[in-house]
Amino acid sequence: MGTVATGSRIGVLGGPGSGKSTQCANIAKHFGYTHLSTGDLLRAEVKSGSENATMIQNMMKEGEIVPSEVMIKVLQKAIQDSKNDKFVIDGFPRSEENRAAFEAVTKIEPAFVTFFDCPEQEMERRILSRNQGREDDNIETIRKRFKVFLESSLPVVEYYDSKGKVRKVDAAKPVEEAFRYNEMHIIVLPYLFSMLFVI
Ligand SMILES: Nc1ncnc2c1ncn2[C@@H]1O[C@H](COP(=O)(O)OP(=O)(O)OP(=O)(O)O)[C@@H](O)[C@H]1O
Ligand SMILES: O=c1ccn([C@@H]2O[C@H](COP(=O)(O)O)[C@@H](O)[C@H]2O)c(=O)[nH]1
Ligand SMILES: [Mg+2]
Repeated sequence: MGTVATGSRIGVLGGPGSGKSTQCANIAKHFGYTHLSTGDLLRAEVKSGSENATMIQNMMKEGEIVPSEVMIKVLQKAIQDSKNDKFVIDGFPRSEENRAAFEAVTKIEPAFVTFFDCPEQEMERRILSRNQGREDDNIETIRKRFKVFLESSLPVVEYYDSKGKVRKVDAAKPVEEAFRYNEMHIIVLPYLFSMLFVI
Protein backbone atom coordinates (compact mmCIF):
# COMPACT_ATOMS: atom_id res chain seq x y z
CA MET A 1 0.00 0.00 0.00
CA GLY A 2 3.01 2.35 -0.20
CA THR A 3 4.20 4.93 2.29
CA VAL A 4 1.41 6.32 4.39
CA ALA A 5 1.67 9.69 6.09
CA THR A 6 0.88 10.15 9.77
CA GLY A 7 -2.82 10.38 10.40
CA SER A 8 -3.88 8.85 7.08
CA ARG A 9 -5.71 5.83 8.54
CA ILE A 10 -8.29 6.99 10.98
CA GLY A 11 -10.94 5.12 12.92
CA VAL A 12 -14.14 6.81 14.03
CA LEU A 13 -16.07 5.22 16.86
CA GLY A 14 -19.10 6.32 18.85
CA GLY A 15 -22.62 5.29 19.75
CA PRO A 16 -25.47 4.98 17.25
CA GLY A 17 -26.53 8.47 16.17
CA SER A 18 -23.52 10.22 17.69
CA GLY A 19 -22.75 11.82 14.30
CA LYS A 20 -19.96 9.59 12.96
CA SER A 21 -21.16 9.44 9.34
CA THR A 22 -21.96 13.16 9.22
CA GLN A 23 -18.45 14.08 10.34
CA CYS A 24 -16.72 11.44 8.18
CA ALA A 25 -18.52 12.76 5.10
CA ASN A 26 -17.22 16.26 5.95
CA ILE A 27 -13.67 14.98 6.46
CA ALA A 28 -13.80 13.16 3.12
CA LYS A 29 -15.18 16.20 1.31
CA HIS A 30 -12.71 18.72 2.71
CA PHE A 31 -9.50 16.72 3.04
CA GLY A 32 -9.47 14.05 0.32
CA TYR A 33 -10.07 11.06 2.56
CA THR A 34 -12.13 8.11 1.40
CA HIS A 35 -15.06 7.63 3.74
CA LEU A 36 -15.63 3.95 4.46
CA SER A 37 -18.94 3.69 6.32
CA THR A 38 -19.09 0.09 7.47
CA GLY A 39 -22.87 0.33 7.96
CA ASP A 40 -23.33 1.65 4.39
CA LEU A 41 -21.06 -1.08 3.02
CA LEU A 42 -23.24 -3.70 4.71
CA ARG A 43 -26.44 -2.05 3.44
CA ALA A 44 -24.96 -2.18 -0.09
CA GLU A 45 -24.15 -5.85 0.44
CA VAL A 46 -27.80 -6.49 1.43
CA LYS A 47 -29.02 -4.66 -1.68
CA SER A 48 -26.65 -6.61 -3.93
CA GLY A 49 -28.30 -9.87 -2.89
CA SER A 50 -24.92 -11.52 -2.29
CA GLU A 51 -24.66 -14.92 -0.56
CA ASN A 52 -24.53 -13.22 2.86
CA ALA A 53 -27.26 -10.64 2.16
CA THR A 54 -30.08 -12.28 4.14
CA MET A 55 -27.88 -13.07 7.12
CA ILE A 56 -26.55 -9.48 7.21
CA GLN A 57 -30.02 -7.99 6.87
CA ASN A 58 -31.38 -10.09 9.73
CA MET A 59 -28.45 -9.22 12.00
CA MET A 60 -28.75 -5.51 11.26
CA LYS A 61 -32.48 -5.59 12.03
CA GLU A 62 -31.52 -6.91 15.47
CA GLY A 63 -28.66 -4.44 15.93
CA GLU A 64 -26.17 -7.31 16.12
CA ILE A 65 -22.55 -7.31 15.00
CA VAL A 66 -21.99 -9.12 11.71
CA PRO A 67 -19.26 -11.82 11.88
CA SER A 68 -15.75 -10.40 11.57
CA GLU A 69 -14.76 -12.44 8.52
CA VAL A 70 -17.75 -11.12 6.57
CA MET A 71 -17.18 -7.48 7.56
CA ILE A 72 -13.43 -7.66 6.96
CA LYS A 73 -13.85 -9.09 3.46
CA VAL A 74 -16.27 -6.28 2.55
CA LEU A 75 -14.02 -3.65 4.12
CA GLN A 76 -10.83 -4.95 2.47
CA LYS A 77 -12.50 -4.78 -0.93
CA ALA A 78 -13.64 -1.20 -0.28
CA ILE A 79 -10.12 -0.20 0.81
CA GLN A 80 -8.63 -1.71 -2.35
CA ASP A 81 -11.31 -0.18 -4.60
CA SER A 82 -10.73 3.27 -3.09
CA LYS A 83 -7.17 3.40 -4.50
CA ASN A 84 -6.50 5.96 -1.78
CA ASP A 85 -4.00 5.71 1.08
CA LYS A 86 -6.05 8.18 3.11
CA PHE A 87 -9.14 6.60 4.55
CA VAL A 88 -11.42 7.09 7.47
CA ILE A 89 -13.23 4.01 8.72
CA ASP A 90 -16.63 4.87 10.17
CA GLY A 91 -18.04 2.52 12.81
CA PHE A 92 -15.50 -0.29 12.91
CA PRO A 93 -14.16 -2.22 14.83
CA ARG A 94 -17.31 -2.79 16.89
CA SER A 95 -15.81 -5.38 19.21
CA GLU A 96 -12.42 -6.48 20.46
CA GLU A 97 -12.82 -9.59 18.34
CA ASN A 98 -13.43 -7.40 15.24
CA ARG A 99 -10.33 -5.36 16.02
CA ALA A 100 -7.98 -8.29 16.61
CA ALA A 101 -9.21 -10.09 13.48
CA PHE A 102 -8.89 -6.98 11.28
CA GLU A 103 -5.37 -6.20 12.47
CA ALA A 104 -4.27 -9.82 12.07
CA VAL A 105 -5.62 -10.09 8.52
CA THR A 106 -4.78 -6.66 7.11
CA LYS A 107 -1.85 -5.53 9.30
CA ILE A 108 -3.59 -2.15 9.30
CA GLU A 109 -3.72 -0.20 12.56
CA PRO A 110 -5.31 3.22 12.72
CA ALA A 111 -2.96 6.13 13.35
CA PHE A 112 -5.54 7.22 15.89
CA VAL A 113 -9.21 6.84 16.71
CA THR A 114 -11.72 9.61 17.13
CA PHE A 115 -14.31 8.80 19.77
CA PHE A 116 -17.65 10.60 19.48
CA ASP A 117 -18.90 10.98 23.01
CA CYS A 118 -22.62 11.80 23.15
CA PRO A 119 -25.39 11.32 25.75
CA GLU A 120 -27.75 8.46 24.95
CA GLN A 121 -30.82 10.70 25.07
CA GLU A 122 -29.36 12.96 22.36
CA MET A 123 -28.34 9.97 20.19
CA GLU A 124 -31.86 8.57 20.46
CA ARG A 125 -33.40 11.93 19.55
CA ARG A 126 -31.16 12.21 16.47
CA ILE A 127 -31.85 8.71 15.22
CA LEU A 128 -35.60 9.07 15.64
CA SER A 129 -35.56 12.23 13.53
CA ARG A 130 -33.04 10.98 10.94
CA ASN A 131 -35.64 9.88 8.35
CA GLN A 132 -33.32 7.88 6.11
CA GLY A 133 -35.67 4.90 6.00
CA ARG A 134 -33.25 2.62 7.83
CA GLU A 135 -34.81 -0.63 9.04
CA ASP A 136 -32.89 -0.39 12.33
CA ASP A 137 -34.01 3.16 13.18
CA ASN A 138 -36.90 2.09 15.42
CA ILE A 139 -36.97 2.36 19.19
CA GLU A 140 -36.70 -1.39 19.81
CA THR A 141 -33.59 -1.84 17.65
CA ILE A 142 -32.09 1.44 18.85
CA ARG A 143 -32.14 0.12 22.45
CA LYS A 144 -30.41 -3.09 21.30
CA ARG A 145 -27.79 -1.07 19.43
CA PHE A 146 -27.07 1.02 22.55
CA LYS A 147 -26.58 -2.19 24.54
CA VAL A 148 -24.21 -3.65 21.93
CA PHE A 149 -22.30 -0.36 21.88
CA LEU A 150 -21.81 -0.33 25.67
CA GLU A 151 -20.96 -4.02 26.00
CA SER A 152 -18.90 -4.67 22.86
CA SER A 153 -17.74 -1.41 21.25
CA LEU A 154 -16.68 0.68 24.26
CA PRO A 155 -13.98 -1.90 25.16
CA VAL A 156 -12.40 -1.16 21.75
CA VAL A 157 -12.24 2.54 22.65
CA GLU A 158 -10.66 1.56 25.97
CA TYR A 159 -8.10 -0.61 24.18
CA TYR A 160 -7.02 2.22 21.86
CA ASP A 161 -7.06 4.64 24.79
CA SER A 162 -4.58 2.41 26.62
CA LYS A 163 -2.29 2.89 23.59
CA GLY A 164 -2.72 6.69 23.70
CA LYS A 165 -4.58 6.70 20.36
CA VAL A 166 -7.98 8.10 21.32
CA ARG A 167 -9.10 11.66 20.50
CA LYS A 168 -12.38 12.31 22.29
CA VAL A 169 -14.89 14.66 20.65
CA ASP A 170 -17.80 16.24 22.49
CA ALA A 171 -20.30 14.98 19.91
CA ALA A 172 -23.24 16.71 21.59
CA LYS A 173 -21.91 19.98 20.15
CA PRO A 174 -23.34 21.36 16.89
CA VAL A 175 -22.01 19.81 13.64
CA GLU A 176 -19.75 22.77 12.80
CA GLU A 177 -18.10 22.82 16.23
CA ALA A 178 -17.47 19.07 16.22
CA PHE A 179 -16.02 19.41 12.72
CA ARG A 180 -13.56 22.12 13.81
CA TYR A 181 -12.36 19.84 16.60
CA ASN A 182 -11.90 17.00 14.10
CA GLU A 183 -10.10 19.26 11.68
CA MET A 184 -7.61 20.18 14.39
CA HIS A 185 -7.03 16.61 15.61
CA ILE A 186 -7.23 14.73 12.33
CA ILE A 187 -5.56 17.14 9.94
CA VAL A 188 -3.66 20.00 11.57
CA LEU A 189 -1.98 18.32 14.56
CA PRO A 190 -0.91 15.13 12.71
CA TYR A 191 0.49 17.32 9.91
CA LEU A 192 2.50 19.46 12.35
CA PHE A 193 3.65 16.31 14.12
CA SER A 194 4.84 14.72 10.87
CA MET A 195 6.74 17.94 10.00
CA LEU A 196 8.72 17.59 13.23
CA PHE A 197 10.30 14.48 11.76
CA VAL A 198 10.96 16.04 8.37
CA ILE A 199 12.80 19.09 9.69
N1 LIG B 1 -23.62 17.46 15.97
C1 LIG B 1 -24.88 17.21 15.60
N2 LIG B 1 -25.91 17.90 16.12
C2 LIG B 1 -27.18 17.63 15.74
N3 LIG B 1 -27.55 16.68 14.85
C3 LIG B 1 -26.56 15.95 14.31
C4 LIG B 1 -25.18 16.17 14.66
N4 LIG B 1 -24.42 15.29 13.96
C5 LIG B 1 -25.27 14.55 13.22
N5 LIG B 1 -26.55 14.95 13.42
C6 LIG B 1 -27.76 14.36 12.84
O1 LIG B 1 -28.06 13.21 13.64
C7 LIG B 1 -28.43 12.10 12.83
C8 LIG B 1 -27.43 10.96 13.07
O2 LIG B 1 -26.16 11.34 12.55
P1 LIG B 1 -25.22 10.29 11.82
O3 LIG B 1 -26.02 9.51 10.84
O4 LIG B 1 -24.05 11.03 11.33
O5 LIG B 1 -24.84 9.37 13.08
P2 LIG B 1 -24.03 8.02 13.13
O6 LIG B 1 -23.15 8.09 14.33
O7 LIG B 1 -23.39 7.75 11.83
O8 LIG B 1 -25.19 6.96 13.42
P3 LIG B 1 -25.24 5.40 13.08
O9 LIG B 1 -24.25 4.73 13.98
O10 LIG B 1 -26.65 5.02 13.42
O11 LIG B 1 -24.91 5.24 11.63
C9 LIG B 1 -28.47 12.62 11.39
O12 LIG B 1 -29.79 12.97 11.07
C10 LIG B 1 -27.56 13.86 11.42
O13 LIG B 1 -27.97 14.82 10.47
O1 LIG C 1 -18.56 -3.04 11.54
C1 LIG C 1 -19.82 -3.12 11.55
C2 LIG C 1 -20.63 -2.05 11.19
C3 LIG C 1 -21.99 -2.17 11.21
N1 LIG C 1 -22.54 -3.35 11.57
C4 LIG C 1 -24.02 -3.51 11.54
O2 LIG C 1 -24.62 -2.47 10.79
C5 LIG C 1 -25.52 -1.73 11.62
C6 LIG C 1 -25.57 -0.30 11.19
O3 LIG C 1 -24.28 0.32 11.29
P1 LIG C 1 -24.18 1.92 11.30
O4 LIG C 1 -22.75 2.26 11.50
O5 LIG C 1 -25.04 2.37 12.41
O6 LIG C 1 -24.67 2.39 9.98
C7 LIG C 1 -25.05 -2.01 13.04
O7 LIG C 1 -26.06 -1.83 14.01
C8 LIG C 1 -24.64 -3.48 12.93
O8 LIG C 1 -25.76 -4.31 12.91
C9 LIG C 1 -21.76 -4.42 11.92
O9 LIG C 1 -22.26 -5.50 12.25
N2 LIG C 1 -20.40 -4.28 11.90
MG1 LIG D 1 -23.53 6.16 10.43
